[in-house]
Amino acid sequence: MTSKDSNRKYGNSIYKEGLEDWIHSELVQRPFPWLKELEEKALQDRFPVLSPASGSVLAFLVSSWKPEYILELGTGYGISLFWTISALSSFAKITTVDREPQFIEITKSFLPKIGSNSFDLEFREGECLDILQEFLNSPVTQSREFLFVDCDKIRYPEVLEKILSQGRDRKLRVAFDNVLWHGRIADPSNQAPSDQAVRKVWSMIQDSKLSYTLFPVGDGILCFDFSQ
Ligand SMILES: C[S@@+](CC[C@H](N)C(=O)[O-])C[C@H]1O[C@@H](n2cnc3c(N)ncnc32)[C@H](O)[C@@H]1O
Repeated sequence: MTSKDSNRKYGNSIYKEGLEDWIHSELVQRPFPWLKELEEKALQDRFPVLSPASGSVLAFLVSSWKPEYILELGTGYGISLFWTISALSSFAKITTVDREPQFIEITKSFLPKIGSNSFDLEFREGECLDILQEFLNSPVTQSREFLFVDCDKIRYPEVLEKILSQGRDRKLRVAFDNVLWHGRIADPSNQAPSDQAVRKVWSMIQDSKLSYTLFPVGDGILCFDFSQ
């Protein structure tokens, strides 16, 4: 669908040239002023991180769920982690996973700026699917848990499959970033493995009959809950 078509269908689109940058610079309130410095570094390094508007949605999803345990798949530069931490109102344990130690080090270098100890943070260097499996094998309790998925898109169907088949007994909120995949999934001629993987996530979630919410912010956040 072209943007002209979508304008006709939905009226004024929010996706106007330059509007998202303006929202990020003028409207989104960063929880820590130094977050802009880290965003700038990611931009210079051409490293993909959570957009500021998506960060504020992620923070809302965390604060409204009040998790006691958080697992993040894809630490990257720590932008999503810092938004998550900013949303904690009580003590939580957090595990964040990345297979690349140099990204974990970048994130760790910004951590002292937070100056709070209302969380217990563990960095795990490893494969997301393995650490997700460890989490899903852990005993089911009454604790509220939150899972943020921002790893390789080609892993998304396997990640979702595990969550749907093994996570349903938990009090778990799940959020996946990049579910619009830069709009690529709307064009059937895009058939890269990552395009196919993100489309598969959509068909799996729709087949599951779970109720879900798409936040069409940044590159798209998909959220659903299991709450026993
Ligand atoms: C999009 S970046 C994450 C950005 C991060 N959430 C942020 O806002 O700064 C994806 C990260 O996931 C890591 N990653 C991708 N696939 C992975 C996998 N299968 N296991 C572990 N880490 C993975 C990459 O090394 C990269 O740092």
